[in-house]
Amino acid sequence: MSNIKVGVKFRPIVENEIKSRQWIVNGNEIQSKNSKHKFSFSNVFDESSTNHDVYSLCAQNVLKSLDGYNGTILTYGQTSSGKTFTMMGDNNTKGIIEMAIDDIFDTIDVLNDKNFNLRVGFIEIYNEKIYDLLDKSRKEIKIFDYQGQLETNQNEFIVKSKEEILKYVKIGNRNKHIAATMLNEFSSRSHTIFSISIDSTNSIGDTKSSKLIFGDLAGSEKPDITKNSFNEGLHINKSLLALGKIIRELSKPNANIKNVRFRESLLTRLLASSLGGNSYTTIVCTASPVSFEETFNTICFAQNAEKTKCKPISNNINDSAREVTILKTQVQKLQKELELERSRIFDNSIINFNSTYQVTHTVRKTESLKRKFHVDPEETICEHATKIFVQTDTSAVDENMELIEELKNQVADFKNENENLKAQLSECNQNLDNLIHMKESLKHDLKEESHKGWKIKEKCKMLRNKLVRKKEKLSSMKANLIDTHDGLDKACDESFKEQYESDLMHKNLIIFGLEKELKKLKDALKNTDRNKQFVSCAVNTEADPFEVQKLEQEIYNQHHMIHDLNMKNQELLYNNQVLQKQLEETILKANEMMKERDEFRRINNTMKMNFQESIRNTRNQFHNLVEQKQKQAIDFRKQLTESRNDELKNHLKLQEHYEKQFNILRISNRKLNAKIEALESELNAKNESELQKSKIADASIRELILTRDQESEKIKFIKSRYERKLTETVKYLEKVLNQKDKELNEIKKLQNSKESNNLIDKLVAINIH
Ligand SMILES: Nc1ncnc2c1ncn2[C@@H]1O[C@H](COP(=O)(O)OP(=O)(O)OP(=O)(O)O)[C@@H](O)[C@H]1O
Repeated sequence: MSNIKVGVKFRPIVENEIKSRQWIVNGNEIQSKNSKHKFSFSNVFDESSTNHDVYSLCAQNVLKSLDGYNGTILTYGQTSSGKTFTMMGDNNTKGIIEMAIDDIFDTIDVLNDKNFNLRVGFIEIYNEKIYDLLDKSRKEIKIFDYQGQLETNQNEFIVKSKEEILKYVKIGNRNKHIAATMLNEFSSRSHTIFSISIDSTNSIGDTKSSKLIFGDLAGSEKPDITKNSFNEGLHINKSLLALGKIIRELSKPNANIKNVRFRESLLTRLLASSLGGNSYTTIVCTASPVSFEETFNTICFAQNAEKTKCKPISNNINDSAREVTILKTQVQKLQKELELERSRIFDNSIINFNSTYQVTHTVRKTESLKRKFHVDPEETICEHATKIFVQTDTSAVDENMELIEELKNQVADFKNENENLKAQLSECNQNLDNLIHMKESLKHDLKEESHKGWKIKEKCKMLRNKLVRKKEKLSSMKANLIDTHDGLDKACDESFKEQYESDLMHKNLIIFGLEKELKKLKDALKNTDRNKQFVSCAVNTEADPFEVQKLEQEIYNQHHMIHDLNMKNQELLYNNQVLQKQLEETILKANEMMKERDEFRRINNTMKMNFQESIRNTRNQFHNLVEQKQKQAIDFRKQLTESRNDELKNHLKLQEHYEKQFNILRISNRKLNAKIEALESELNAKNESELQKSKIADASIRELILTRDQESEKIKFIKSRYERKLTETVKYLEKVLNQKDKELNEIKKLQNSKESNNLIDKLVAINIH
């Protein structure tokens, strides 16, 4: 476990800000102007400190990354406090990134027994969307979980040099979203993350991979400061708030990483492993000495960050790629060994050849010496010595020549064998490269397919959401329809009932009135019958005529009344019939209305059924679509697994084949080594004997040279003696000649005489003789 390293860095104060200073730095202590607030940190950098100070004290430790650890360096602070300056530097000052790159390449130079593979990427989080800063099209990129790891489809470029990395940093910076704010004209309004992925492989094929992240976060001030881009400010603030929240959570003594909600913002999602996971992390909190509140917030953030713990673990790659790398390095090693052996054999033969050459050269030299002193009277001694030497050396040369021939043949054999092995090895290498390439492309395909799968998933999700929305809409429509229907039913029922009931009541009232009157009439009729009886009774009882007249009048009245009543009754009956008819009509109308209502209900029901049918159809269609997609996904997965299995099988087969070949190679190499060793020992023995011989030859040469020198001295001496004798003789002869000339002159004088002539002849004859 290691704590996040935190450095608090204050930007330099400008002249017109001196009076508004709010914070004072004293060693590793920061205090407010009124001394009310005091904070201390392990690393505080005052206004005079440089980027190099920050890097060496706070950030350099992150470069453990080269050994398979992840590393993160973040700059956090308000706008204009110097985050970008610290991370990127400017034209005259190096930033953390450049210093880290220098260190990375220095380390690579030192660890020259390892192979390094570097890739760089540069992304920007702007308004909760990720953009690739190294992509010309500036497309939005996605993040997704791939085998439990967070992956993005961002571009990563392989780099070989410092300059190349800096070129990509420059390109990314140029593409950044920059908006003018009140605080800093070119203030960056987005979070940018520059990453360097490093894979290192040692001589035995162990591969360690690590990732370095350099995050330059956007200004941490409150959003209302940048009124012009409130939405932007909200997004920035949201991610920084989430970051602050996570840091607060993680700084608690019993913090449980599982409970921390990294998914709250894209920034925290991307930094999850840097903040609570497998990474060495440094946060440089930049602050302004003149801003009280923002600096106070930055310091609080720094305090929490300092308490946060990470657990860096070295990343080893131990999949088949590693095996391939191991095999590849083994091949390289074998190749190197063979190369070495070959050069050793070659060197030995050259040494041998050189010693032979020396002997031959000495012979030649001696012969030339011999030729030089050929006319010398003393040559015999020299000739003799040379002869001995030449005899010994000619046999050595012959022997050497044989040896050279033998060695030459052996070297040629080795060369052929080496060429074959080399060809086999290069074939193996090529196959391995192909395998790696295949694996890479497979990995790439897999990544793409999983991305596609993710896209399909997203589409399914979208479709499902759409369906849910449609369903909701339908159910609300259904509810509305039922409500309307019920309302209509109710309204229809109520109005009809009311009308019907009022009609019925009215008609009932009329019928009741008519019935009442009918009863009255019937009673009256009954009374009339009783009167009739009474009259007949009275007639029978011989009644008073006046009374009879009265009665008759009354009867007449009664009859009249009955007639009226009958008339009325008929009228009422007629009315009743009319009403009955009206009632029937109303009932008919009501029936018709009921029929209409039923028809309406029926239509409504059919509509409802149709609607339900269409929903069912849509649902079925959707289900079919989902099933189809699922089937496709299953098929696709099956195909993928099959192809993966096939690839794996092929891979295993190839691996087996290569292993076999490797074994054969290893055995032949071992044999070769044994052969080489035997030859080496033979050669060494031969070399030693050659050396002895050459030593002897050297000694005899030296002796010969000595003798030669002595002889040449002697010769010189003899030569000078002879020369001296010769001059003396010449002088003597000259003298004699002079004398003879004188005698000749005298003789010439005597030429005329015969005697003298005879004398001359005699003298000449003597002289010739
Ligand atoms: N230590 C320093 N020495 C010299 N100049 C500095 C220093 N710190 C910051 N500056 C200057 O202050 C200005 C603002 O700095 P910078 O752009 O790095 O701020 P920032 O915090 O990244 O702002 P933003 O959040 O808006 O991107 C720049 O002109 C930079 O050169």
